[in-house]
Amino acid sequence: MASGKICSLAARDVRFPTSLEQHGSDAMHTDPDYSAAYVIIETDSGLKGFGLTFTVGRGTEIVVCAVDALRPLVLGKSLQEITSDFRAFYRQLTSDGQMRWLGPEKGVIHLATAALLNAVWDLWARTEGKPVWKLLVDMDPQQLVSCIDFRYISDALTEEEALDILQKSQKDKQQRVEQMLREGYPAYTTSCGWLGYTDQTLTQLCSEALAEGWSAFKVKVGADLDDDIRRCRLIRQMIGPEKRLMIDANQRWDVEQAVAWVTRLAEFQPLWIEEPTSPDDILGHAHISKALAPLGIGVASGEQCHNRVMFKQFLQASALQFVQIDSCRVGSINENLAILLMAHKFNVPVCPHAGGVGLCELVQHLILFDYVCVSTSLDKRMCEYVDHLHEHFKNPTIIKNAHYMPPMAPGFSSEMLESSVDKHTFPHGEVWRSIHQL
Ligand SMILES: C[C@H](O)[C@@H](O)CC(=O)C(=O)O
Ligand SMILES: [Mg+2]
Repeated sequence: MASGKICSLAARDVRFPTSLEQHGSDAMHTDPDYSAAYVIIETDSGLKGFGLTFTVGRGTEIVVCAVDALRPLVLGKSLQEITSDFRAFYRQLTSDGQMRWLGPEKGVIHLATAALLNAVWDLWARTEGKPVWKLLVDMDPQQLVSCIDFRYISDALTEEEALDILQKSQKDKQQRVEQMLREGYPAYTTSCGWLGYTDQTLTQLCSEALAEGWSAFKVKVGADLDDDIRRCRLIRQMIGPEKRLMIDANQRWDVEQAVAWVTRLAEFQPLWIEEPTSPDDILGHAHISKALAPLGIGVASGEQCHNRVMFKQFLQASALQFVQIDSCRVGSINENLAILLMAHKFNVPVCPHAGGVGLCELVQHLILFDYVCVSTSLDKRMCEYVDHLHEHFKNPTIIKNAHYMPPMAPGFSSEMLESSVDKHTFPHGEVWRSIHQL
């Protein structure tokens, strides 16, 4: 691994005006402009790594500042130095004696950590000439475990247990790799169900998705019960009784309100209710889970779950029936490895959050690894897919027959087209200049 020292780090504020057409809208985020704090690192031997974290518009400039604040912890380090003790590097970033006061491991500073570490993983995979999922699949269990910080989770998952899970899942690994290369990883779509879409748009997109072979659909709920009943009825009638329907409230309700509201939607047989209440309310989620279990409805969450410590408690409290990892919210692959392993130990399926900008591109690597090397199961498992903004990536996701096909290009699929970055840089890129003149 001869890649030189990391000698430059640039962070860009890249925003897409998705709110203009209500793409991505939900009960709490009514006008999201899908955005990214986009990070480019470069070594003195000319190699580059690209990483990002996802935001929904205003405030992305704060994440960019936070990336800048982490800069001294990264510059001058070689990839070899980082990856030979990745746990230590993760700790340096997340436990800096002064900066940890801004988190620790939560909020803006953790989003910045995610973007930065995603760039490091991209650089590593490029250096090895492999897509990230294959880099992970080829790593031996000991090396994988050495990337994880077990601080604060060892009461739920010890290093030895993690090693044991990974060692057991080595069996038939190659068969699962071949299966994924042939069939891909199952996906569901949220593209039809944004809250701001009219019934006509919902119907049209849903019938197109059915024609493309989608068999699982997520729809946004939570703002108005009558609207939810009408929209869920519409979509259930279109997809029929067998296909999966999921509903997502994006944290709109109080705990008892969530139970009452979802009970009213139970006739549409949702597989899960996602983010029914505050993402920090572990006991609230446990209460909702218990109340909805007799209706056959699970609770899903994770896209705004701060870190592995929160996931640990959700799992310990039986507060989630579906774990939704996010590639850009927590501390990149290092922390997501811990979450995947804990989910496996607690026997809870992982169904990643994706969509946004770049989230599908990145998280596909993690869920492929999860199948091949951790869960070894596809039961009750699928990865979210949203059909927006892929054209801005150098290696966009490939979906075939509602499955993610494994990416083959070296890296994390995180590199954006330079022209897209330039045009969408906020506030001076061409796209924003023309919007502000309107
Ligand atoms: C603001 C985002 O679009 C959010 O609604 C995404 C989400 O909750 C999901 O995809 O799930
Ligand atoms: Mg969601």
